[in-house]
Amino acid sequence: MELSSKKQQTTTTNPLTLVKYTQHHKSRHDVQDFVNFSMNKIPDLKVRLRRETHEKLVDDAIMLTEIDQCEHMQFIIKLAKAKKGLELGVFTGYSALSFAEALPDDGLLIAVDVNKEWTDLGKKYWKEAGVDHKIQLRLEGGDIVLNELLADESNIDTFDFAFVDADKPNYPNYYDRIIKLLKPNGFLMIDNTIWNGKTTDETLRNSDENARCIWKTVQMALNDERVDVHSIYLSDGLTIVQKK
Ligand SMILES: C[S@@+](CC[C@H](N)C(=O)[O-])C[C@H]1O[C@@H](n2cnc3c(N)ncnc32)[C@H](O)[C@@H]1O
Repeated sequence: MELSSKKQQTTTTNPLTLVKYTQHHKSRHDVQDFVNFSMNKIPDLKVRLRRETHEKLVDDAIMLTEIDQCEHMQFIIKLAKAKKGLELGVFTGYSALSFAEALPDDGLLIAVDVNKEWTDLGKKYWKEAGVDHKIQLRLEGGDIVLNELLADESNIDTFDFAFVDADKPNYPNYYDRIIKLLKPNGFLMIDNTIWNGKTTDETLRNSDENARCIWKTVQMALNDERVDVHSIYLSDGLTIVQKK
């Protein structure tokens, strides 16, 4: 009875999801925490990175890439035996740390961000984790770094993976250049492709530049004969594009 009355009040919620969470008196947030900490093995150092991010950056900490998403991406990178990756959007370095852990000792992650204060916080943890030698931090805009990388032809077709989690309006501008940098079978992971639900609704998309540009990038991938694409409802949405 309680469930059906809640269902009537909450017209925008998928009823199946609502039943799943309310039956067990858990919020989506509780379930996310449970999956992160009771169904994954997260080293104390990575928990401390997140705690310091929350303590120092307060509201901005919402930008942290979710724990289970990083575990998932790390798993794929390990499976692919990747050696060379590119990240646009480092923030306090949680996803970069997860990627670097998955790389071999001579692996390389080019990690790009425009904010020194935020990346300085992450650098301490990269060092403590013993993976700092695998991460080349570039404090420049993604646009500049992509142009520099492509200016050297020896970089083309050499990256095993890329993760884009930076300025959303530039996602469409980044797309083609990243595909050029990927080697065959290399993959691009595009973050936030649900954008809090806004990409799923035309009216919301039209009133939100980020949602519009994210959606445009997903469409570019879906219409691109050079790649295979799949999207999953993990965190705020992850679309993975693999170069053929
Ligand atoms: C959502 S956060 C990244 C979160 C990060 N992946 C993590 O693991 O927590 C987005 C980051 O993109 C960075 N950014 C914004 N504009 C950028 C640009 N033009 N080029 C590179 N990075 C940019 C911001 O400084 C911010 O740190």
